[in-house]
Formats: sequence, structure tokens, C-alpha cells
Amino acid sequence: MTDTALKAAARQALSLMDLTSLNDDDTDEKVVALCRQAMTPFGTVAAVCIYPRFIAAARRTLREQGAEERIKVATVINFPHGDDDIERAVRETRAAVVAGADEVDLVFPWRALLAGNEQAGLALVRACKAAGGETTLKVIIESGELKTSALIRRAATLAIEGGADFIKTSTGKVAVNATLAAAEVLLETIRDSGKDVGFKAAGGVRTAEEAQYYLQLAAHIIGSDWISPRHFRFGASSLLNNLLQTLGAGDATVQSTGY
Ligand SMILES: O=C[C@H](O)COP(=O)(O)O
Repeated sequence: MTDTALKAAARQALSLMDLTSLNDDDTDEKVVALCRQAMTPFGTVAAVCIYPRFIAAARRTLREQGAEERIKVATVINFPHGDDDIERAVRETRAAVVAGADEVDLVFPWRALLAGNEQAGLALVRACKAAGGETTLKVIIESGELKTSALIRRAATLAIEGGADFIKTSTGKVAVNATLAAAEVLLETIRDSGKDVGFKAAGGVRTAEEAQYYLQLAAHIIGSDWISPRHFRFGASSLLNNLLQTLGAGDATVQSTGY
């Protein structure tokens, strides 16, 4: 693995990143700082991903930086619990759209699926897709809790059937988050569906080397041409700094990211 290949992967991963802050102690100030970090000397990330109450601050900051067209605002719904309360999830989706979200990351009701209820997930995804209209819908499978390939594949299939634009591994809030094994199942499910659905690896992706493995896997299963922000994202709160270091950013740049 050459240094050149790793740098190319780091640059690509940066352009595919949903730069994330989903902490209980987040504030407008922290979200403003996050949005500033989203523009780097090596290009911009694909999106920032923040709690719904920060959508307005994120939009305003991106607009002020002239980045509103290039960097999407993503938020989380039914998060991180993944309950099967459709009305509440629809309400949250509508509110996020009204507040200005471009993308919503919705947690699939994985506990219901574990209990044998497939309809709950399908109905919830369908309802949120309808409520969100043109908003990009990323459905979080929570693969680390579903554990088996069969259940991960089933949840992914139901999410795609319900209208997901992306399927995403994890919330980042459980013991096991993104893994290459889960990614393989999700990417194969996307390929086999024949539908125009993207993939997001989220939770625990922290280095350029790890990002490179996911990119290689997606290239192998679906094809390198398929990989673009339209189809592939990394959801990560602490990957950016490592990517910048890999790309040779000066200390000042790296420190100013705070990651
Ligand atoms: O959706 C993104 C995840 O919440 C980020 O997880 P992380 O903090 O482990 O990078």
C-alpha cells in the first residue's frame, strides 16, 4: 500500500465525509466551529451531521462561508434509540425539513425486527420517506445490534423497500459500530436490489487506513465509479484530523480542526 494510494484514499474520504457532532453537550458555538472545519485546504466534506436543534446554526454558518451549495446539512431522527413510534418519527422528519435539513438519518426500529416484527420498520421508513419529500433519507440499520448477516440483510432490504436513499451501518452510540463485515452485507444488498441506493459507514471510523478499506470494499462489490457523495459517505466525528495529517496538512491546520 503506497503512500500515494493512501493519500488518494484520504482525499476521497474527506470529500465523502458527513462531519459529525452528536454529543449531549453540543452547543451552537460547537456546531459553528464544526461547520468551519468542514472547509479544508484539501476540499470540503460532503455534509455536516448534527442534532435537529442545530440545523439553523449550521445552515447560517455554511451560508456565511459560501458553502451552502457544496455542504449538505444532515440531522438525525428517531435517534439513537430506534423506537417504532411512526407518528413521532414522522413529526421529527417534518420538523427537520422545515428547519432546513437536506438529509435525515433515521434509525430503523431494529428492536422490533429482532422481535420478529418486519412491518414496523417497513412502515416507519415509508412514512418518513413520504414526510421528507425530496430530503435525502439515510436509514441507520444499527448492524452491531442486529449482529447476524441475515438480520442485517433483512433490515437493509426493508429499508430499501421503504424508500431509503442510503443505508447506514450505525448510530455510533452502541458497542459495535461500523465493521467491514457489516459493510459487505449492506453493499451486497444494495448491489442485489438493483436500486439507486447509497451506503454510509458510520461509527468508529477514525483513520485514513480504515477509510481506505471501506473504499476498496465498495469498489470491489459495486465498482469504483459508483463511489461519490451521491452514493457513499463516512459518518465520523474524529476522522477528519487523521485525514488532514495523512494529506500533509500543517500543524496549525490540524490543530484548528479541534479533532
Ligand atoms: O453517524 C455518525 C456517528 O455517530 C459518528 O460516530 P463516531 O463518533 O464514532 O465517529
